[in-house]
Amino acid sequence: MKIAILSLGPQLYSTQRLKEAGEQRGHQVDVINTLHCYMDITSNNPQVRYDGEALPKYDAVIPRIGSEITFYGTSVVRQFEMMDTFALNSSIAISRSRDKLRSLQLLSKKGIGLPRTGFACHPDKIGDVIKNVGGAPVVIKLLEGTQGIGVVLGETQNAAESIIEAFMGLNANILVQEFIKEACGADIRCFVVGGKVVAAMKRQAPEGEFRSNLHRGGSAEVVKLSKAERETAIQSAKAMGLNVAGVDILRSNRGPVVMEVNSSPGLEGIEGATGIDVAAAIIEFIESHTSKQKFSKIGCRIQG
Ligand SMILES: Nc1ncnc2c1ncn2[C@@H]1O[C@H](COP(=O)(O)OP(=O)(O)OP(=O)(O)O)[C@@H](O)[C@H]1O
Ligand SMILES: [Mg+2]
Ligand SMILES: [Mg+2]
Repeated sequence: MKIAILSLGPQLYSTQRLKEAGEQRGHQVDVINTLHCYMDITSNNPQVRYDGEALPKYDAVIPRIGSEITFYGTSVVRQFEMMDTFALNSSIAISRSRDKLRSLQLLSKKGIGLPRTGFACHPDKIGDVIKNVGGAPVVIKLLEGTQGIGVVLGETQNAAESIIEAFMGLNANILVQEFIKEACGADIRCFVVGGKVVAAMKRQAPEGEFRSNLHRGGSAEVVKLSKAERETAIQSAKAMGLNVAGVDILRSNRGPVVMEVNSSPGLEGIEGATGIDVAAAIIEFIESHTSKQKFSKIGCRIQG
């Protein structure tokens, strides 16, 4: 198979591991800089161009799209989709998962456990939004933050109101969320590939911090998931339409609640903590998916 990894750096851990795992399994794997791709949008012959030439036809593309390039990155993935290349995560699923509010709305419809969450655009509504999620302390989040940046704890009613007012004054979209205190600064990252949880880790925030992100100094260890947690992770990835997802769960008094579903989850933390070859699991999924696709095409031809 010919596989392309869309990434901003061939030296990044996740990119390297996916390339290695693909090559070990006998595939040709090219790392393509997403921002160097440009598009030829033509009737019947859509192409992705790179350094003055059209890229060859790939069987599959692995999008590693950072939140700083969501718009351009998903446009490039969409162009590959137009060329009938299998995108490991589709452009629409990536866009969907990038927006925390949109994700939570979709998950709520599927009955998946969530921290109670509110969203408003007018300062008039702040009081009721805070009350509705259970009162202070509340977590206030930028809709498109990542690595814990833009996630703030409003410890008292007054502090929460001032923080929300400040964000609103800057025209930033934020959501207000019930603070799951009993999670004690820990969250569970479930790595889902093709409808299965292939690895899971618990991340613990350092002393005095409630955000467990590894980028914020959190530490990771292997964790055994309950049946409910496993099921929640699988259903969340499915609701978002993601084949590969990093589902972040908090252990609340009422069971697992999902904070967010990441569409380009990093491999370094999870492989380091669990020793599981997550990259190989991803390549295996691509193999099984593309062979099924080929099989169904042949089937159609025979029937036709
Ligand atoms: N409602 C909540 N209750 C308790 N802790 C929370 C809550 N929301 C977030 N946290 C903590 O803050 C961290 C960062 O929040 P979140 O994952 O929503 O932000 P992020 O910036 O999108 O991070 P990521 O890099 O995982 O995309 C979480 O990992 C968790 O430890
Ligand atoms: Mg996130
Ligand atoms: Mg997170």
